[in-house]
Amino acid sequence: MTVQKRKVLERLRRLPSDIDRNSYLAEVCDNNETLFYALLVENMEYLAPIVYTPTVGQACQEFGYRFRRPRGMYLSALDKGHMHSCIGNWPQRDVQVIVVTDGSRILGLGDLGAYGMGIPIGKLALYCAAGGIAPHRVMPVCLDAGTNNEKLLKDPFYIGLVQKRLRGDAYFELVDEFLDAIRNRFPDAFVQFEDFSSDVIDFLSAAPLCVFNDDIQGTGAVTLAGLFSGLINRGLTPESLKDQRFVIAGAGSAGTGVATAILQGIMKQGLTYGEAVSKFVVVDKDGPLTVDRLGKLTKEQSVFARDDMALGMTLLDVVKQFKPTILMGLSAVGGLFTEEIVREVKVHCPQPFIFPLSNPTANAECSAEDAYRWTEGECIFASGSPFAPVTLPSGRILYPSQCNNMFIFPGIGLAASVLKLKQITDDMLYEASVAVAKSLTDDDRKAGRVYPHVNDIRHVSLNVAVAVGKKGIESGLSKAYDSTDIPHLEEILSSKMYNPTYVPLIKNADQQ
Ligand SMILES: NC(=O)C1=CN([C@@H]2O[C@H](COP(=O)(O)OP(=O)(O)OC[C@H]3O[C@@H](n4cnc5c(N)ncnc54)[C@H](OP(=O)(O)O)[C@@H]3O)[C@@H](O)[C@H]2O)C=CC1
Ligand SMILES: CC(=O)C(=O)O
Ligand SMILES: [Mg+2]
Repeated sequence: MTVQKRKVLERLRRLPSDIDRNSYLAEVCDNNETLFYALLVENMEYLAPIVYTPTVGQACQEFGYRFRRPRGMYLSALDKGHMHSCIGNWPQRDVQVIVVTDGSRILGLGDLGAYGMGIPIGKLALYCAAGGIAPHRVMPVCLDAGTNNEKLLKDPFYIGLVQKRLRGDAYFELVDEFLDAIRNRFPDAFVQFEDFSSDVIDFLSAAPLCVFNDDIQGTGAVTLAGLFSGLINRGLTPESLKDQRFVIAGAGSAGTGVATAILQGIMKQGLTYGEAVSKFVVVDKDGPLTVDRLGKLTKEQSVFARDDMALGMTLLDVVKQFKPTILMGLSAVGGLFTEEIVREVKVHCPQPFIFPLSNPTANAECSAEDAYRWTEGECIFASGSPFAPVTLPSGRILYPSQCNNMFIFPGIGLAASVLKLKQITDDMLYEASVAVAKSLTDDDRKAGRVYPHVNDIRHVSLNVAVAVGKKGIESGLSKAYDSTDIPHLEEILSSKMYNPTYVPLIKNADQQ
C-alpha cells in the first residue's frame, strides 16, 4: 500500500483546492476503502480539514453538483410506511454506529436539506479512522423531510424532496418510524443525531436505543475539556472553573449544550445550582436570555435566564456589565467577536479564554490571528475549525487549539459499540471531558495548546472510550461486559479497533 498512499498524497498536493481534494478522496474511498482509511489515520492533520470541517461545509453546499455515487441511506417523507423495509435492505448485517441528520442546520450554514448527507459521511469517516469502528459497521443516514432553503428548491442538481419541510406531527412521525425501524433491525446500534435544527431536537429519550446528540452532548463535553486544560496551563487547578465568568454567544443546541455541561462541571466542584448558574450569561440574536422572556425560551435556555440583564443588550453591553473571563461563540455568526468586544474582555481579565466555536471557518466569531492580536498574544484560543499557527510581530509563535466534538464522539462510539452501552449519561460525558484533558502531552502544553494535537486523535479516542466504558460498566449500563472487565478495558477496546490494512483473501499455506 505504501506506493498507493504516496501516489494519492502526491495527487492531492497537485489539486488546486481543498474541495477538489475532498471529491478526489470520496472517489478513493469508493474504490478502495482500506487505502482511504489508512491515509486518513496516518495524515490526520492534513486530511481531517478536507474530509471534515471546514471543507465538508462546502462539500454539502455543492453536494448535488459533486454527487457521483450514493453513500449512506436516504430516507424521505415518501418512504413513510416503508422504513422497516428500507432499513431491512441495508446490505451490511452488523451496523453498530449510525449518524443521522435531517439537514436542517448543517454546521453554521443553515438548512441544506438532503445535501446535509455530507455531514454523516464526514463524521463517520472520523468514527472509523479515529474511533476504530470498521467501515462496514457504520451507516450514514439522511432523513429527508424537505427543505425551506429556497435556493435548493430551485437548484437543478438538488437530490432531495422538492418540498417545504414537514413540521409538527408529520415530521415527528417520520423520525419515530425511522427509530422504530432501527430498533427493529439494529437494536444495539448507537445512534448519533447530528445537525438537527434546535426547534426539533428532542430525541434523546428514544429509549431503548442508545442515542447521542453530538451538537449538544459532544460539544459540551469537548468544551469542558479545553477549560480544564486551559486552567491547568494557566497554573490553576480544574477546581478554579467555579471562579470563572462565562459569556456564551449563541443559545441554540450547541450554546445551551456547552453552558449545561460547564454548569454541571462547576456543580461537581461544590457550588449550589444558584451559585453555579449565576456565572453565565447566554446571549441569542435578541440579546441575553432574561426572565422576562421565560415563556418564549426552551427548557434548556430557561435555566440561564437572568434578572439583571435586559433584552436587546448588545454583546458588547453584556461583556461590559458582566466582565467575563471566558467568551465563547456558538452563534454561527462569522466576525461576531469584534476588536472592541475582545479588548473589553481583556480589560477585566488579562488572560481570557476566547473560544469562537462556530463552523466552518467563515462562521467563526473571530480568527486566531485577530484574537491573539487584540489580546497581545495573552488569550487562550480555541476554535471549532482549525487555524494555522500565528506569528506575532515580536516573532513569538502561538498555536491555536481546535475545540471540536471530534475529540469526543469517536471514543464514545467505540465504547458504546464494543460494550453495548444502553445509554450515554451525563457522568459518562464528564469522564470523557476529563479523559480529553488528560490526553494532552507535555509538548501540547509547552506549545500552549488546550486540546491534544489532531494527529493524536486515535489515542485520545481510546482514552475517551476507556473512561466512558468504565463509567458505563460501573453504572450497570453495559450489556456486554461487567466489573471484572474494568482492569482490562483498554486492552479490550484497543483490540476491537479497526486497523486499515490489506487482509489476504487466501490464507497462506501455513495458516490453513
Ligand atoms: N466546535 C464544535 O465542536 C461545534 C460547533 N458548532 C457550531 O455552533 C454553531 C451553532 O450551532 P447550533 O447551536 O446547533 O445552531 P442553532 O441554530 O441551534 O443556534 C444558533 C444560536 O445563535 C444565536 N444567534 C444568532 N445570531 C446571533 C448573534 N448575532 N448574537 C448572538 N447569538 C446569535 C441564535 O439565536 P436565535 O435563536 O435568536 O436566532 C441561536 O440561539 C454552528 O456554527 C455550528 O457549526 C456546533 C456543534 C459543535
Ligand atoms: C462540529 C459540529 O458538529 C458542528 O459544527 O455542527
Ligand atoms: Mg454538528
